[in-house]
Amino acid sequence: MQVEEYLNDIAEREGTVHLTLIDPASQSPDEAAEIAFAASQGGTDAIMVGGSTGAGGVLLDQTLIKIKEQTDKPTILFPGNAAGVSRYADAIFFMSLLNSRDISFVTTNQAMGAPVVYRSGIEPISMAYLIVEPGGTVGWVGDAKLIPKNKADIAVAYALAGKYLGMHYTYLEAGSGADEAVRPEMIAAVKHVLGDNKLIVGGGIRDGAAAKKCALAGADMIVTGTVVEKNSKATYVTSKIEELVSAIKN
Ligand SMILES: CC(C)=CCC/C(C)=C/CC/C(C)=C/CC/C(C)=C/COP(=O)(O)OP(=O)(O)O
Ligand SMILES: O=P(O)(O)OC[C@@H](O)CO
Ligand SMILES: [Mg+2]
Repeated sequence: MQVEEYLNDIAEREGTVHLTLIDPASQSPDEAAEIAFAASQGGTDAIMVGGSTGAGGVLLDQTLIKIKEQTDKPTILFPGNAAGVSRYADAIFFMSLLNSRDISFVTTNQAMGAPVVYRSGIEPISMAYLIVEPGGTVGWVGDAKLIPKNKADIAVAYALAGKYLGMHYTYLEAGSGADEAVRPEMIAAVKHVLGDNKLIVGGGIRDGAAAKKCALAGADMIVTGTVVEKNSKATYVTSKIEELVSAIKN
C-alpha cells in the first residue's frame, strides 16, 4: 500500500494519525533508530525524518537506513530544502511553504529536489505547509510571513489556496518547541473548508491533553518531535507516545 493511502486509511478508521518527527541533526543514526523503535512500540503510525537546519547527505541516509532496520513503520521525509531528499525513505512530504516571502521555499527547492524524487522512486505526497505564530526556527529559516495565531481566516485563505492548487495535505505548523500549539479555533476553521483533504497539525504538542484538543478540533494527523527528542530514553519514549496516541485515537 502507498504511504498516503496508509495514512488516510488510519485517519478514517482510527480518527487520527500520530506521526513522530526525528531530526537527523539531533542525535546519531543509532540513537534515532532507538527512538523510532520505541515510538513504534508506543503506537506511532509513521516516522517523519527532517530538520530545518542541515538535515541532508550521509547523516540523513544513515539515519533512515538505521531506522528502517528497527521498525516497519513507513518513513516520510520532511525536507527543509532540496538536500533533504533521500532514496532510503518510503515517501516525502512534497511541500510548498505557501506563506513564505522567499520563492526558494515556494518553488525553487521543489524544482531542485523533484528530479531526485523522480529517480529514487519514493512517493511524493503533495502538501501545503503553513507556518503560524510563533513559528520557531522553521519560521525564521523559511522566511515565513507568520500567520497570527488568532487570525483563523488567514489560515483558511491559505489552506483553500493550497487545496485549489491540488495539494492533498495541509500542515499547520506552530514551530518546533512552540510554547503554544495551533489553536483549536484555527484548526476547526481550516478543517471545515478542507473537507476530505487531510489536515496535519504540529509544533508545541507535548502531552495527551494538547494532542486531544487538536484532534477534537479537526486535525487528521498530529506531529510530535521535541517531546521524545529531548528524552530519548526508550521507556520514556514508548510511554509518552502511548499517552499521545491513546489521547487521539477513537
Ligand atoms: C519538497 C522539497 C524538496 C523541499 C521543500 C522545502 C520547504 C518548502 C521547506 C520549508 C521550510 C523549512 C525550513 C522546513 C523545515 C521543516 C522541518 C524539517 C521542520 C522540523 O525541524 P525542526 O526539528 O522543527 O527544526 P530544527 O531543525 O530547527 O530543530
Ligand atoms: O517539536 P515539536 O514541538 O513537537 O514540533 C513538531 C513539528 O511540528 C515541527 O516541525
Ligand atoms: Mg528539531
